[in-house]
Amino acid sequence: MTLLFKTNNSHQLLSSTAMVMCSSFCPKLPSHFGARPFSSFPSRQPFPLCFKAFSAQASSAPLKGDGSSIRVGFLGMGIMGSPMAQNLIKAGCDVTVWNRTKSKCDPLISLGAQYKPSPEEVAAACDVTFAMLADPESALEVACGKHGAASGLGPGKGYVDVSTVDGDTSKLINGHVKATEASFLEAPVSGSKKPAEDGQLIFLTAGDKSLYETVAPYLDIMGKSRFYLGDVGNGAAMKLVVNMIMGSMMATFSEGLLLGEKVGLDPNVLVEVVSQGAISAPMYSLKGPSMIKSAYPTAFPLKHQQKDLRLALALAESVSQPTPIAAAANELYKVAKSHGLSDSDFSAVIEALKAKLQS
Ligand SMILES: NC(=O)C1=CN([C@@H]2O[C@H](COP(=O)(O)OP(=O)(O)OC[C@H]3O[C@@H](n4cnc5c(N)ncnc54)[C@H](OP(=O)(O)O)[C@@H]3O)[C@@H](O)[C@H]2O)C=CC1
Ligand SMILES: O=CCCC(=O)O
Repeated sequence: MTLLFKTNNSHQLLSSTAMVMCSSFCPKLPSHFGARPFSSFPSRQPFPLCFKAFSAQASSAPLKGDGSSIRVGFLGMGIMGSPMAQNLIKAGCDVTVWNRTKSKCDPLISLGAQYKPSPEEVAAACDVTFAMLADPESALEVACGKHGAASGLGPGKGYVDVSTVDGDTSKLINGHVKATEASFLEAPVSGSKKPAEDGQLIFLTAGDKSLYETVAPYLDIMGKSRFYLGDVGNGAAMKLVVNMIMGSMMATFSEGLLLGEKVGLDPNVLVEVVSQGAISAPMYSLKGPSMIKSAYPTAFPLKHQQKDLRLALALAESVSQPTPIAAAANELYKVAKSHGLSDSDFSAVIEALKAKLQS
């Protein structure tokens, strides 16, 4: 059997012998991937980056028990949704897309996606529908509003919300989805634009376990690992805690860069020193050099980082957990937003410190 292999967005053919060899050291590879009905894929534990395998015969897309294609919907073609949907299409999945601004669907349609003019019609046409929306308001509107996805859902279908929202919003969407007798999974992602392009996201899922198992092959196309965290709300909480840490890290990194510069240190050397020590983080090495040049090409919009801090602070408030560092960081992102930096990368938060110093 010939198999299609994917490493960092490139698809390569591999013989069955090589497949067997690889699967012996890589638990991500089920032994007869292309030959199994979609519903029978096993639940697998999160596993670090390794090869991904897709059946060439089925263009790598999982099939239903009756051998027909699973129809996958994708709502929201922003920075994240677009490359995620693109990876599904490239893996041979039968994908139908929708976005509020229709023109953002055009590149996906060129790649072979179908288009429907509303979330309702996408959900009605598909077996499982993913949604990657900006914030709680848009996630709720697209799922539960007029002509929202819930209107097109029904028994046997699934809705997977991969947006970053708070637990209450996720539970509200869960309720609307369940009222249609469809299944629901929240699955926010860790990882930004490049990991989305490379299929290297980390999924933080919670909700219907059977839907988790059903969509696992798709999560594995778009990501490098997946966590199942139990009840709806736990995925959202995990994501908000992680992004609260990240937002605070970026804020304090910004302070360090500016303080270093003020006392005459070379910021490039500072970034190098940080990268070699215990506080090394990919984020610093990735963003530091462009921050030094006051360049903030958007991967993770600053407005979304501030939204996540706001939601994380509300989560902390709900359990009376003090989070003074995150609260201070949040103020900095709000200052950055007031300086017109909402759509810049979140690393532009450093500008808020410059603006503060100047005023
Ligand atoms: N960028 C990143 O690095 C990461 C982002 N996230 C999270 O993923 C989600 C999406 O992020 P990202 O792709 O960067 O964001 P973008 O701002 O690039 O995209 C947002 C998407 O939401 C849609 N949208 C916004 N408001 C509405 C509305 N009222 N009704 C319908 N659709 C709406 C936009 O449609 P339109 O095109 O019409 O504006 C667009 O498709 C966010 O929750 C973010 O926090 C998670 C991990 C990483
Ligand atoms: O929500 C955005 C997360 C960005 C990242 O994990 O790099």
